[in-house]
Amino acid sequence: MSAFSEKLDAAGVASILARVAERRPRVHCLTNTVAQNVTANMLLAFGAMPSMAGHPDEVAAVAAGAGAILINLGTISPEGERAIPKLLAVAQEHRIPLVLDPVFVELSPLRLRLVGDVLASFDVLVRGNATEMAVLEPLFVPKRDIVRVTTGAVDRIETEGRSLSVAHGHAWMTKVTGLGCASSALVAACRAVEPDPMIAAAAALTAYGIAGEIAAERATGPGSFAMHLIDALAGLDEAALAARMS
Ligand SMILES: Nc1ncnc2c1ncn2[C@@H]1O[C@H](COP(=O)(O)OP(=O)(O)O)[C@@H](O)[C@H]1O
Ligand SMILES: Cc1ncsc1CCOP(=O)(O)O
Ligand SMILES: [Mg+2]
Repeated sequence: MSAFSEKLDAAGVASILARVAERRPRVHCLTNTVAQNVTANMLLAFGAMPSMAGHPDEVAAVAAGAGAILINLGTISPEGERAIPKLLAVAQEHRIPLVLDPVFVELSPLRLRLVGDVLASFDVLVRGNATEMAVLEPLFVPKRDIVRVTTGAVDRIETEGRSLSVAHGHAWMTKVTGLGCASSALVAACRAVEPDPMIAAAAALTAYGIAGEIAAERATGPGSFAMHLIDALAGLDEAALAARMS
């Protein structure tokens, strides 16, 4: 069956950003040591609240009140491996949506096993780059209803019978470490306030990509780009979205 291709307009993106700003959802992030800081700052710029606890004996308590949970495998440790089933249980019990970022799953059988564990869980969306998502393709075959988000120059958001694409961003987004990880956290923030995971992912990546375009106009290289990206995300409004989405 061919996928029905949908489109989100500036008003649709702005309404989800307004919900994030109003509700300030907390996104609990079990994420890697490289991307923790930029992820937390990007969530704050977006109007969401980061929490980053990872101790297996407290992670369930901390995540229980979150609006969404992010599991990122980038620097998975034995402690993080023990924390994952606790997060899956708390997500199931409290019906908290999950976002999985399968960083470098192509490099490690441990990561592939952990992805399998997370995919068996309730309401999970997967966001990865093209290499990671290609490796996971066989795992998705029996689970076509999972929302799969493949980022790159054009982001593709897919599930059984539906698809969306987002063609915003700048190549400097690949020259600052952690910006893919941060995109997964922004998807989680939108998912916390938007029940349709496809629309949530499209809104987050449209806003992030347009912030990237604005930042690139202000920056002189990847270092200043990272700083301007946080500022541009924090200053995004419907007029700026509309100007670049037409
Ligand atoms: N060539 C590109 N042009 C514009 N935006 C890009 C490009 N490559 C990646 N992006 C954007 O950068 C962000 C991170 O994506 P990606 O680089 O695929 O993730 P990762 O860092 O996990 O490999 C996404 O928001 C994506 O849209
Ligand atoms: C370099 C690196 N090594 C382990 S996690 C990580 C960060 C990956 O971040 P991103 O996927 O956002 O580029
Ligand atoms: Mg990544």
